[in-house]
Amino acid sequence: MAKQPPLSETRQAITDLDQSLLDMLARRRSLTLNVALSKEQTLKPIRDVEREQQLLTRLVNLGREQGLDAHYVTSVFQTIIEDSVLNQQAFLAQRANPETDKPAYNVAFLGGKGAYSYLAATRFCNRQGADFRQLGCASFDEIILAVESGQADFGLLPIENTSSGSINEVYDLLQHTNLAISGEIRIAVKHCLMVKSGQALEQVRKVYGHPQAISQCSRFLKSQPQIEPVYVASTADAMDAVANSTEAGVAAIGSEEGGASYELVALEKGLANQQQNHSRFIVVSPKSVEVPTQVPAKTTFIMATGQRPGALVDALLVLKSHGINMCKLESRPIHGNLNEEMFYVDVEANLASRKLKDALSELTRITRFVKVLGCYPQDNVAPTQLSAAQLTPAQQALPSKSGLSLRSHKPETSVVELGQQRLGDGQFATLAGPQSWQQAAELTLVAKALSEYGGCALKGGSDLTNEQSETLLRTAETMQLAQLSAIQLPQQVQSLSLSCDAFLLESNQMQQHALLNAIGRSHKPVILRRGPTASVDEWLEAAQLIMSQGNQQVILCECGVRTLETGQRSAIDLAAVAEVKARSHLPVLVEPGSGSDDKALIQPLTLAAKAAGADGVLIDVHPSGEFGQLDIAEFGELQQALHG
Ligand SMILES: O=C(O)C(=O)C[C@]1(C(=O)O)C=C[C@@H](O)C=C1
Repeated sequence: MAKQPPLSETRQAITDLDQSLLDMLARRRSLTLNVALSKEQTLKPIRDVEREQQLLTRLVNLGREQGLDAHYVTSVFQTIIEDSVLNQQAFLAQRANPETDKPAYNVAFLGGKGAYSYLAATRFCNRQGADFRQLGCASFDEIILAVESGQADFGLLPIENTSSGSINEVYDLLQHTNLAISGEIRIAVKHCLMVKSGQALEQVRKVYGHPQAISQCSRFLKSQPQIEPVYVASTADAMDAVANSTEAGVAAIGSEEGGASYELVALEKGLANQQQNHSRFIVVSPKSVEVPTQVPAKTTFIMATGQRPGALVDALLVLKSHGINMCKLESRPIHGNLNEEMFYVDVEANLASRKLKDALSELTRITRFVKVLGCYPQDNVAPTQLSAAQLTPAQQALPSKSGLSLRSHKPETSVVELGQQRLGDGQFATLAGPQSWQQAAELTLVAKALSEYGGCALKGGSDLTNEQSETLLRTAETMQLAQLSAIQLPQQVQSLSLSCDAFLLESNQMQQHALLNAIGRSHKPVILRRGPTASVDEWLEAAQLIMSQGNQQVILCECGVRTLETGQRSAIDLAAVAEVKARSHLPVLVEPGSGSDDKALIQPLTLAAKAAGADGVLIDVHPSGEFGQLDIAEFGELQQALHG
């Protein structure tokens, strides 16, 4: 056997390679600034999605030849392109506003180093190519004052978070300041349990955190009842408290990146209840900025419409009639006027554009008050996606038969038995369960509701511990419900077959051929969720792959497809339900909650799914009713609406 080089030598080679990668990234970045300069002349938009598609497809193919996974290559280059777009935008914006071109910025932000605001301020300065002079403040008022008095060039204020919503105090301050909004920064909030090194989870007794951070990690904290939460004014204070504590067993909730400034390490990562947790910050400055036309712009204005029926609708119709997309609407009370609200509106339009100028002048005629707070570059680059076919290696691709019809193979509808229910025999079925749960009692309550209101199968969430899997099995048995098991790996097929009544596949597993093949060789029904970018053909092809191995008990499940919108959630495709019902003999379910966080939509979507010909629904139910899940009473109402 050839002698291995020493570890230190291999590591040096990796270090050298990483350095070359950085050099190349820097060179690539400077080339993209040349592209920006040429677009400044030609007025071409910065973003060119067609070019990105070509570039990604080529790289995925080249990467594949070198044994690199398509998803890996795509995600690396999506990040590089995002950086390129945001940098080009900042570069052109700075050229349009030469007074902002300074070697260093004094930036006022909440808390101290390590806070999420600090990370956002660092990102803002980096993007502008300026050094960051920190002005940590104790309150939002102090930030505004620092900028108003000229002590700071910019102030950074958090305005919303994807899991805890809008920050009302900041909205209220915007009503009373003459500062302009001149930018926005979005950062991913990745809460970790930060400790001094050498601590174990069992030793932690106290966790410091900002109230919002603590509430965003409620599920983790509930699972660790020995840890007492202690509220502090900012994430930086939380880190500081741990760094300066002489007690053992103390921790802070914060980011790994921020904690590094305090020499803290992440004991647990991914603490937030929601996987996708982002905060948006606005940048305020004494003067407004101009956004070049090539850069996607956002404008924020406030308006008071007066108290008359339909006043807000009339105002919004003005935006519609000028083809302006509103991306945020928030209302806040007006100080000293109990009867009226101030509306905060974000639109995707440049203040210099004809359409927004016209819309604003129309709004001034029909409302009581309109004031523009600022126009600024959008800090949101929706990644360009490749289709499932582009991501699938050609030699392993599922047989592509456009217009695939499984009906021609089996004209009569298949019936799949799930516990006491026969899916596909004309009765509309309800399958339900919590997204996740900690205590057996939570699951029992849902199971009881299912059996009381006529549901047939219980799902228990993914990533269950052994103990939870046993509880799920026992609970389903006691309530005489079929038990659905999430499955991720082909190796799990055999062991799970012994306990569950049906497999539940995640939408991102629709293309996992090894898993589909293994399930195809088993005798358990499988619920095949449609991938978010999968066409109906691809969905049916995945079903056909399972059936080709022998298992005919496939249930299709429509759980939303990606739309052109930049939001996180997808749209339930009811047209596809009708189409697969026509083109296949398989039972079809709809998962109405997976399209939106708004649970008010679950009932109408369920009724619509039934009308579109679905055989049942898969519903998220939890006694707390949190995270877009129905609570027990709401679930009862849904069943009442379905079955009378
Ligand atoms: O080629 C361009 O037009 C660029 O702006 C460069 C680039 C890139 O970084 O590759 C960035 C943004 C565009 O959407 C496409 C490609």
